[in-house]
Amino acid sequence: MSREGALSDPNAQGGDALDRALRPQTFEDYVGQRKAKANLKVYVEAARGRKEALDHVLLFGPPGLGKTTLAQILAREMGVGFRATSGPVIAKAGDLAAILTNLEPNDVLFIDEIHRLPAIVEEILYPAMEDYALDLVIGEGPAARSVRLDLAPFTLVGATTRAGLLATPLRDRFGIPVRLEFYEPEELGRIVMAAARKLGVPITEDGAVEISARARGTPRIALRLLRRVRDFAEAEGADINRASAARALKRLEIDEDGLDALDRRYLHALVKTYAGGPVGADTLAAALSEARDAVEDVIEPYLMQKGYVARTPRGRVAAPLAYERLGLKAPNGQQSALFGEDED
Ligand SMILES: Nc1ncnc2c1ncn2[C@@H]1O[C@H](COP(=O)(O)OP(=O)(O)OP(=O)(O)O)[C@@H](O)[C@H]1O
Ligand SMILES: [Mg+2]
Repeated sequence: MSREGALSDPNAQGGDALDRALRPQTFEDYVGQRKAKANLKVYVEAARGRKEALDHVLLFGPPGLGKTTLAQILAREMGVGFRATSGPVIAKAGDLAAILTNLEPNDVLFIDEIHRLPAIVEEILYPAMEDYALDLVIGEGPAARSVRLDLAPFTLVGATTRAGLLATPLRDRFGIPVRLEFYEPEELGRIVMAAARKLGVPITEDGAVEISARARGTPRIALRLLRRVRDFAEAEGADINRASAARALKRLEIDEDGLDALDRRYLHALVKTYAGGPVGADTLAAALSEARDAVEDVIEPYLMQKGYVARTPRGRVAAPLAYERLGLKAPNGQQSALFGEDED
């Protein structure tokens, strides 16, 4: 497609050709996220019936849960064009204006990492989302005047790993906020089986179960593990079954709960170095030599979901499970009291 131009490839970050080939194309093939999917189906049907653009959709949740995939599916199910870009790529208001004026009626414009849009660009979005209009300033100084340009109706699909980072006026302009949840092992099992079938990889059902149980509730991780396990199985001249998968996962240092070496380093730092907390995210990130964003977006959501760690107003606190995982005894009383506090 020649009109891609300045637009970034939505698959560029964290994906590869294989991921693209495995990407589900329809609601039908998109496993799990039942609640979100059921609602979106209704909204898509209704918008199609009225021949209108679907209301703006905000997809939020940890990396690899299927936000980009779902955005593409929405366009396909609407039967409209799909344009993709991402927050950090759009530097100037003019960049976004150029994209918006090139949309066909009812197209989906996907903005990944929308929390990283520069503020001046974000302001262009407000009238665009609300009134399908662009307010442009032409000229400079006293001669400057503003003109209003009409846009074709469109659907903005924004994706972010953290909705909390969005400015309230932006967040409020999305009529359809959708939180993606971690997947059940059974759902990941179906994703792994489907991918193995597409790849022509021989796998048994319990081999898929073994992989999905350790995939941190995340399709992208499940698919990555499938590829690594396949490598080991091929090297052994074996199919992927429960035993060969378990051996491979052991070599990848992924434990029964799906925690990898980085997760264990995190727990170790929290429990040992900082005595179970509370400790701030910046401090922990520095101790791990990781970016704070990576700690908050990639490591913590799953550890919190599984009950290893809690976020409190004063910082991260290790839950008894974290001690257990490290083979330590939780200090009595104090820990569980702290653990009860609010998450942010
Ligand atoms: N519900 C699903 N059913 C089947 N496969 C899925 C599903 N969700 C995601 N996948 C697969 O998982 C991979 C990651 O999905 P995707 O790129 O959409 O995640 P993402 O939420 O956009 O991640 P990021 O936040 O890093 O951009 C893709 O290869 C996709 O094929
Ligand atoms: Mg994505």
